[in-house]
Amino acid sequence: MNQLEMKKAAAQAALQFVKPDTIVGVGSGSTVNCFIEALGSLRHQIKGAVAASKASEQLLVRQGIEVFSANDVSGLDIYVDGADEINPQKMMIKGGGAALTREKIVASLAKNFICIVDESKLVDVLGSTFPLPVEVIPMARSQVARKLVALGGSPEWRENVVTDNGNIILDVHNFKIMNPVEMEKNLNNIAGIVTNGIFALNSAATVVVGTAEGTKIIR
Ligand SMILES: O=C(CO)[C@H](O)[C@H](O)COP(=O)(O)O
Repeated sequence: MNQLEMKKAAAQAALQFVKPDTIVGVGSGSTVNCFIEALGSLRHQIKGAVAASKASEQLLVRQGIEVFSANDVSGLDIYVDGADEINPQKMMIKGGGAALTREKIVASLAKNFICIVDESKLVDVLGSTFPLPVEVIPMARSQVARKLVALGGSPEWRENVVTDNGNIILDVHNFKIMNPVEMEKNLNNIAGIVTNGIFALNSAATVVVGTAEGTKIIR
């Protein structure tokens, strides 16, 4: 199985967590694109979806799934999204697609975060393979970058990328994230940072992993 097949298998297996007559929280990225395609087969059984990016919203509409605003719902049963890295405690780094802030907002509406990944995303320590994305207000770019350097990181401006919220992304290299909960809180206290890509305060409830040997579910 190649990586895309593993993503597709994880996305397909995640359908088992979708309950009838509910609104499903949907993240973004290539694995989620596979999930949205699979979710199309349940379009008549669900009420609709809340999307974490404009790109996902368009794909949901194309599948004939009604899209609700996060402002229109008071809670969601599940939120399904991919990750750039996930550790054994089901904490994640996200934001490779620059949608981290809206992903955190929609995820926080849901009772359960169902994370769908291929096996390449499993790590022991967050920050091992993937730089940490941080969404920053444009006018604060330089001062936030200096603060990230002072914390031991090497921030790199993701040029030509503007988030759905009109902000920029700094990808922070060389952070070994030994205490994800503390780091998530501390980074969010820096003026100018909108969100950082550590999802530790609200970690995943279930991980669906596409592997070469088949799909595994970690609860
Ligand atoms: O956080 C994300 C987007 O902001 C994605 O979930 C993450 O980048 C994983 O992407 P993919 O499924 O394409 O590997």
